[in-house]
Amino acid sequence: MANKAKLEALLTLINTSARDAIALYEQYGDVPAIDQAELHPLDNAVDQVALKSAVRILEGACAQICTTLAPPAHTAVNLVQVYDHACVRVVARERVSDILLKYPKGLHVNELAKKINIEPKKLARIMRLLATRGCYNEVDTDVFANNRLSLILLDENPVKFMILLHVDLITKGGSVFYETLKDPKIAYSYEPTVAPVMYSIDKNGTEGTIFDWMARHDGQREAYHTSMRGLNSIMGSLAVLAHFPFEKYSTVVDVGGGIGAFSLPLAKTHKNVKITIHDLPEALVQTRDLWAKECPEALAEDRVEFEDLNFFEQVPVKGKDIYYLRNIIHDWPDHESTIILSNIRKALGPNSRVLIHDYVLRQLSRKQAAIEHSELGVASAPEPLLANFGVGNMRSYQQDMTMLLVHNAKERTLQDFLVLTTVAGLKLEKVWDLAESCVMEYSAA
Ligand SMILES: C[S@@+](CC[C@H](N)C(=O)[O-])C[C@H]1O[C@@H](n2cnc3c(N)ncnc32)[C@H](O)[C@@H]1O
Repeated sequence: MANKAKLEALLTLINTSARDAIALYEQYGDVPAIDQAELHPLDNAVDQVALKSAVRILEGACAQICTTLAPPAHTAVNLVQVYDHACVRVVARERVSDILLKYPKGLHVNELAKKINIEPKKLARIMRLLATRGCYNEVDTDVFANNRLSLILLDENPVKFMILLHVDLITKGGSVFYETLKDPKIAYSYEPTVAPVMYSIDKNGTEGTIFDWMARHDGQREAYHTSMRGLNSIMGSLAVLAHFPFEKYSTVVDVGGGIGAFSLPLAKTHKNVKITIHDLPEALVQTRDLWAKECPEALAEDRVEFEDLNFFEQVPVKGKDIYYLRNIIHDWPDHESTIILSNIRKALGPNSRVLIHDYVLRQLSRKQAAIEHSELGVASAPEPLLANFGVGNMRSYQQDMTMLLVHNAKERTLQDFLVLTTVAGLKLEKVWDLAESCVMEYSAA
């Protein structure tokens, strides 16, 4: 394709994908506005696969056309001069969205500054940067109000817990990342105990893995598990409830299920299934409390059980229909992942299925992407978008770095998963493409 034709094709992609997104919003009501003060009904929909698919093309095409047309020095500095996370940390830690709830017409930054004890002129600059990103409205000079985006930072929203995890902890790993790659003691190690985040806490790896560290810090552990509920809307993972036929099965084992970020909605939507949540004993304390509060009927009807399990040392409860692992395998390097999957393999009955639900890194080779599309039904990027959807799939690559920073682990390509699962004795049956994440369905080989 000639250069000008590529730009024209990108413009067409922007136009069609934006129109697809608009049509989806219109199915639920009016289209959203950048400054609207409430959430849109589609924001909390369980199945956002169609919207995420449209936005993936829209974000990829917008970024690609900007990078093509802007001077490269402009784009290069855009990559690094990004303080959004530092500003979000301030407003999230100081509960600015919760404070602004009482002031729908806006609050002057001087008043806000008094309430949170931050120098007002500095605070105004932080708020203006965020408002420029579309998070908070500047309704009059130096007067700020909530909007649809800033409402995500309310204390009640579990997404805020994931945001705090990033800005408080994971960025510390980012700040020593280069040093960990050059420190001769650990540079070539994939030990989770010396992952950059753990290195930022203690260079000698004496704190153990992040899970060992959290076991000694109740508040951190509780916030971490709550943040997993945020993943439901961040990744749109609950779409699995609408796409996978859980109604055909009667037992589900949520391996490393945490507080049941997935299983709680499963118990509410699919009353036919009996659920076993397996996790470390310290995680399950919070789980039992939460279920008693949020889904007592599942406890009363004996539809859920909580069983301690260390998935490196023990085999899960045997012979169940579905073994579901959401965001588990990406927490571990290959050696540890193979142990987890081999232990699950030992639990399988002849008709059992294993569902691995994670990001799947897309290929930059168009030839490989075409094979995955034709053989496994994974969506392929329209030309001239980069074959992996470019920036439209950026979060999977950022999340790959998150896994490296936190656990010395990784997100994987389909090829990477096939290598791991073949060693563990699993056979790939189907890939359920949920746009941002995928569910890979396996049987016993
Ligand atoms: C990223 S979270 C995912 C939680 C849940 N699957 C979800 O998607 O919400 C990882 C989970 O693995 C659990 N975990 C870590 N080490 C474990 C182990 N050795 N045995 C069992 N569970 C473990 C953690 O407690 C945590 O709940």
